[in-house]
Amino acid sequence: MEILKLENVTKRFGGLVAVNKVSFSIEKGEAIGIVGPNGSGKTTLYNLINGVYIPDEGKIFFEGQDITNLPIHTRAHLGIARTFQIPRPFNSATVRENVAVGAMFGYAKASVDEALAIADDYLKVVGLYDKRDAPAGKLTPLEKRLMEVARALAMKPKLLLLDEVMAGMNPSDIDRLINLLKRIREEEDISIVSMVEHLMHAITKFAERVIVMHQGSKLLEGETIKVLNDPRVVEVYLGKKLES
Ligand SMILES: Nc1ncnc2c1ncn2[C@@H]1O[C@H](COP(=O)(O)OP(=O)(O)OP(=O)(O)O)[C@@H](O)[C@H]1O
Repeated sequence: MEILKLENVTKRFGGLVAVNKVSFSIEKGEAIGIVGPNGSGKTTLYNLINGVYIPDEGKIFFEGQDITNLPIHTRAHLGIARTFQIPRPFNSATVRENVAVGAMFGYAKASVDEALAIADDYLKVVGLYDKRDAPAGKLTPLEKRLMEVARALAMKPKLLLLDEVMAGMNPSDIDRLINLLKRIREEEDISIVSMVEHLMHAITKFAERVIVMHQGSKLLEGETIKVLNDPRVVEVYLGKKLES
């Protein structure tokens, strides 16, 4: 079943076309990687999907419903959650409270007590349960990233958009996070899209399919290994033509 569909979506900033006639679909339960160099339009694409921006042209469908013009909170209630590249937690609130906020405002729409219980569940999942009563501001950058993942999962999303969540992590933390995401995806049948700039080894482990962005357009999409070995993709990343 198709969970998300973009049809010829375009977003301009003045004269700059940040996202140019992009179309793709994501199936329920799929693990997708969105890759592309800096400035290729990945963040803008996320902002279009979760409602930060409304496209200038094109349409976006979620579970068959036209969500093109819906505000962020309505999309969150429908089941779209995202993390941010630079997490901005409520630093003086506890880790547990930060995650509970996700449960209260997401698809789950839980009461305070339910939200705190959901927060505990996901803090266990990401390995932060022991720190649940600490102020979020005291967490390390990596822990803040994991807390973001827990907060997004507490929203009980159907579609989770991860923004550079693995950047700066060491290989064993990346492996741990990927295994965690795989497990959650299978257990809860959610679609996960992960945006990655340079961590190709991480994307090959995580994604079944990748979408490659280049200068605002979709350059290519398909099976991960095949696409990442495509000469056009190598060229985009290396910024030069391959020797033939
Ligand atoms: N709010 C904005 N106003 C003006 N230009 C913008 C805005 N947001 C993005 N852009 C421009 O749109 C283009 C695409 O940017 P975007 O951030 O989507 O790319 P990206 O692939 O996510 O890159 P990065 O990984 O550096 O965030 C860039 O040229 C960027 O400068």
